Amino acid sequence: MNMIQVEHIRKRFGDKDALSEVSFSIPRGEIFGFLGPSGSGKTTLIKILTAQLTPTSGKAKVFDQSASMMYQSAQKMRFGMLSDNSGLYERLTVEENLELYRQLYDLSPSSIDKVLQFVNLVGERKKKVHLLSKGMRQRVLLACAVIHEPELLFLDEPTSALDPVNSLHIYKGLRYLNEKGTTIFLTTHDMAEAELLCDRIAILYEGKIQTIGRPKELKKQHRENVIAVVLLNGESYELPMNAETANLIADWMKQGLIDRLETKEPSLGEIFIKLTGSELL
Ligand SMILES: Nc1ncnc2c1ncn2[C@@H]1O[C@H](COP(=O)(O)OP(=O)(O)OP(=O)(O)O)[C@@H](O)[C@H]1O
Repeated sequence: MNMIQVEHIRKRFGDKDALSEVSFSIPRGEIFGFLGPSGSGKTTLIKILTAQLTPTSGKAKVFDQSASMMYQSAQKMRFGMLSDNSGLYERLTVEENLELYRQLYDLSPSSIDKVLQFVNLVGERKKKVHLLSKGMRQRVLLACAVIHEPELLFLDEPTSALDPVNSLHIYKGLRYLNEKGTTIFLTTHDMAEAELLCDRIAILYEGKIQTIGRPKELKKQHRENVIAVVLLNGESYELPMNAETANLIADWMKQGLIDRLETKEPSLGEIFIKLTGSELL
C-alpha cells in the first residue's frame, strides 16, 4: 500500500504557484527525502498532506484516503510531525511536556518512559525545557512527534542547526523507528543527511520535482561520461568514454602501466546544482 500518493498537485498563493505540478508516491516502510532550496514548496506540501492547507488542484492521499481527512483525531493517531512550528512549553519540564501529548493521545503512563529512553533523555526528564540545549530540545520535539508510535512521520528539517553529534542521535532514532515499520517523509537542505538516511529522494525546484529515485541510481544517471585512469607512475588522466579511450586503455594495460580505473560519480549536491542551478542553503 502507498502511504502517500500525490497526483498533479498545484498550490497557488495569490498570483504565484508554490507548487505547480507535483506527483509521486511513497510505499509503506520507506524513508523518503524531499529536497529543495528555501522557498521551493517543501513545507507547503507537508501542510497539504497534513490537512493544514488544501491544494488549488490535484489529489493528495495519505493512508489511501484524501489528505483533507488528516485533521480527524483517528487519523492524527496515525501520524507524527516535527516542524518549525512544533513548540514546547518552556516553563514546563520535559516530562510535563510529554504528559500533555500522552493525555492528548490517551496513552499509558509507560509511554513517557519508553519515548524518553528512545530519545536518550531519561536523565533530563525533570529539567525545564528552557534550560535544555538546542540538540536536547530537538530530541524532546522528536519524542512528542513519536510518543504515540505513528505509522507515518513527517519531519520538516529535523536536524537544521544541530551539530553533527546531535544529528547522529536523531538519525539513529529515525533508523530505529523505520526498522520498526514507521514510514518517514523528511525535508532537508542537507545532502549528506539525505544520502545517509533516505531510501529515495526527490529534488524539488520552482514547485516541480526535477528528479526522483534512489541516491545510488541518481548518481549513476548523472554520472559524467568520463573515466579516470591512474597509472602506476602516479600520472592520472580524465578521458572521455569512447572507442579511442578504450584503445588507449587497452594499450596501457598490455604494457602493465595501469594502477586503477575509476568512473566519476557526482555527489547529490552536484546533481542538485546541475538540475536547479542553485546551491542548497
Ligand atoms: N500562506 C502563504 N501565503 C503566501 N505565500 C506563501 C504562503 N506559504 C508559503 N508561501 C510561499 O510559497 C513558497 C513556498 O514556500 P514553502 O514554505 O513551502 O517553501 P520551503 O521549500 O518549505 O522553504 P524553506 O526551506 O525555507 O522552509 C514561498 O515562495 C513562500 O513565500
